[in-house]
Amino acid sequence: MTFTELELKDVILISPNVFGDERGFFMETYNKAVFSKAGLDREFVQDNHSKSSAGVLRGLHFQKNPYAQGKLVRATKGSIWDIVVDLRKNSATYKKAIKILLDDKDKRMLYVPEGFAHGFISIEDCEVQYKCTNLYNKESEGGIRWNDPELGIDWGIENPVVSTKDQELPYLKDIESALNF
Ligand SMILES: Cc1cn([C@H]2C[C@H](O)[C@@H](COP(=O)(O)OP(=O)(O)O[C@H]3O[C@H](C)C(=O)[C@H](O)[C@H]3O)O2)c(=O)[nH]c1=O
Repeated sequence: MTFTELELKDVILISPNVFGDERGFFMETYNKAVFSKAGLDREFVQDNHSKSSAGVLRGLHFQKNPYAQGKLVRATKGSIWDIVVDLRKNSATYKKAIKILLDDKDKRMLYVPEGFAHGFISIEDCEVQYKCTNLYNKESEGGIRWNDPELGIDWGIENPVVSTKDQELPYLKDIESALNF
């Protein structure tokens, strides 16, 4: 299992050891000792699983403190462009967004710490599973409009399918003063 920090500090791309044989494959998707040795000594308290058709866009979401969530994200079926936006005001990469391909072939995982907005778009029909470091708290839900011109994210797919709730998310400029990551 290898851990690589990406251009957004503390965002970690994880490549698991995949053991293939004539039956299929086996891989560890989380190992407390291995993660801790790599500096990812986090406790996950909730596991999520969503299914999306090709072209579906979920995000950009975060939970406000004290319910901010770190997430360990992977695509267990199909492929996604995973998008992460740094919302930590003191970060050198504040407001910077990055796009990472996650799919069921490379089986890479992405650790997104608290203080980031997260979303993904389905390149093909997909299922995404992700562990969280904090529990869901509906009252703490926050988000940013997927096509916020200030972020200028290239989602890679035209005319995505976006929920009404996500279509109505605010622009970053309208919530920036309230951010406290
Ligand atoms: C997130 C969540 C949702 N729900 C309920 C609330 C709604 O009735 C239903 C669908 O929720 P929502 O439309 O917010 O699901 P997504 O659009 O996939 O939201 C997720 O999308 C992006 C990619 C994320 O990173 C977040 O983990 C999460 O916000 O599940 C729960 O019961 N528990 C939960 O933890």
